Amino acid sequence: MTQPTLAFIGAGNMSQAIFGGLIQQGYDAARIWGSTRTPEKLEQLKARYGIQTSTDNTELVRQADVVILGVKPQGMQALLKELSETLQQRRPLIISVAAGITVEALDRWSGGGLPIIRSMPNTPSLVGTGACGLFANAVVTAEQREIASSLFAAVGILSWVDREALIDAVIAVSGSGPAYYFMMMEAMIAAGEKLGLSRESATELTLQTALGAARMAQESDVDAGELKRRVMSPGGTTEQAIRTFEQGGLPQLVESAMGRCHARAAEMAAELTK
Ligand SMILES: NC(=O)C1=CN([C@@H]2O[C@H](COP(=O)(O)OP(=O)(O)OC[C@H]3O[C@@H](n4cnc5c(N)ncnc54)[C@H](OP(=O)(O)O)[C@@H]3O)[C@@H](O)[C@H]2O)C=CC1
Ligand SMILES: O=C(O)[C@@H]1CCC=N1
Repeated sequence: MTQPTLAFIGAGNMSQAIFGGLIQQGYDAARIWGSTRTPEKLEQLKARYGIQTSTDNTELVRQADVVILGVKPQGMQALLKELSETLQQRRPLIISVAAGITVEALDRWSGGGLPIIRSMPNTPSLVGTGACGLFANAVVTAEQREIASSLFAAVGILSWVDREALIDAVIAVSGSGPAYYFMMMEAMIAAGEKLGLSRESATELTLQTALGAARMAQESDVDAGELKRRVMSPGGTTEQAIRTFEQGGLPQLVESAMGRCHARAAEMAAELTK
């Protein structure tokens, strides 16, 4: 199958993570278009990835089989107002990555009746280990689902949800999730330094441990709780650390942090999709 031509409108962090990951996996950069409003950013993208670029969003839509909407949620309505006429003429598959922007709003702002997929990817897509949730409207064909699946499968794992509300749960787990782990890494590196390790050594040990724990949990036939228990020798060192996390309320804190993340997605929908 020939690779579809992709237009990333709003080629920022999330878009770059997806097309950077696709190019790493062998996707033809000549079939990838990116836009921003800032010409200098496009020069950098062209030099770094070899993609086609333009500040003219309608030009991108005219080239594209698949249009990926990668702007901030607050900019989506104005963008679709600018593009609705061209989108209605060309009728490409539309994939939004925006948090808090419903399929109903995307449909309304783009003039109605177009195939729209709401996705929630994450930035590790850049290194082929993304995790993405997807929800399609009724206009999307089985073939278009396949196209979206193969794009996101090239940069990680994906999961279709059958209720749009579950995309907000995906945001709380994996869309925003990389930031939680990065924060844990920051804290462990800083604590390792305080215990006498060099920054370089604390960083190397922390990152390898994160990678090792994730890979082991993925490959293991027991759950994360059991793997945790297997590190904890009775009366040993890990037990002291885990007890300290529990006394500090870490599980409850994670639940309320993810609850706030989830609630914010709904608040954004109420604020931005009236
Ligand atoms: N970052 C993440 O981890 C994740 C983000 N998302 C979603 O991805 C979207 C983008 O976030 P992120 O990549 O972090 O943000 P960025 O600010 O990095 O990227 C947005 C890009 O859009 C460009 N842009 C803004 N308006 C327009 C326009 N009208 N036409 C063309 N380009 C435009 C901006 O450049 P310029 O200002 O030069 O135009 C910028 O490069 C959001 O909706 C977010 O919810 C989803 C999952 C994870
Ligand atoms: O913070 C945000 O709103 C976006 C959505 C998921 C990750 N980043």
